[in-house]
Amino acid sequence: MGKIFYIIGKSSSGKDTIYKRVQKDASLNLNSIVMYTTRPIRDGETNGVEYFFVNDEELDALKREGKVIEVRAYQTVYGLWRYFTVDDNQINIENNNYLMIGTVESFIKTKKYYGNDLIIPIYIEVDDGIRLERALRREQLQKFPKYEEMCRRFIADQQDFSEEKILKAGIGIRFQNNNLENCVMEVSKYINKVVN
Ligand SMILES: Nc1ncnc2c1ncn2[C@@H]1O[C@H](COP(=O)(O)OP(=O)(O)OP(=O)(O)O)[C@@H](O)[C@H]1O
Ligand SMILES: Nc1nc2c(ncn2[C@@H]2O[C@H](COP(=O)(O)O)[C@@H](O)[C@H]2O)c(=O)[nH]1
Repeated sequence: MGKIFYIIGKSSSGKDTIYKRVQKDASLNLNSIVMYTTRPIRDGETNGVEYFFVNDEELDALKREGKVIEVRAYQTVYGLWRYFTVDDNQINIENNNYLMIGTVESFIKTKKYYGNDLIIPIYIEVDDGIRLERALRREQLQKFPKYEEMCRRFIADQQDFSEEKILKAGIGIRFQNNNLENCVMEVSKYINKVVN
């Protein structure tokens, strides 16, 4: 039976960056699971890579088909954005290991769906000051920077990733993303240890 390694962390903690690096490591042989969102696609993103970018009607249709594993809704500066996981035959857990990204909330719900033993959390942590600097730098590179939304996310994260919630979710080990190379190495080493 395979495992699903679930990367969790606050906004701009480096989840996407680490995900892409770990996923590229052929020795780990991890399959990716693409999640869904109704938020608009950003510069540099590709449909089907970071997310499947869909609209509310498509989400409703998937819900009616009973395929939605978990859905999160956030009242953003630009309106209601939804993020969700779909049971869309991307997973063959009998034979493969997978890599996913999400929040504490989505981790808990996905763990409930697939079972405790299958889902392994990979919690990424960065000092808040450094994280905010990285978030700002990332936003400045966008054609239309969304500073207000960046601030909303930063504030919302303080509650959504509270120590109480992290503990309740059963997240133990944490990986510090101060230095990207070291963090990727530590995460890869951990995945290797769990799998072998
Ligand atoms: N160790 C690091 N040192 C410096 N910059 C980093 C490091 N890790 C990631 N970054 C940069 O920080 C920014 C945020 O990283 P990334 O987009 O991977 O975060 P994220 O957790 O996926 O964020 P979000 O949940 O908001 O999408 C990016 O510009 C990325 O290049
Ligand atoms: N805990 C919270 N998570 C949020 C919020 N708004 C968005 N998100 C989550 O962030 C990731 C990545 O989003 P992206 O738009 O940068 O790709 C995604 O998993 C969302 O669930 C929030 O207010 N609180």
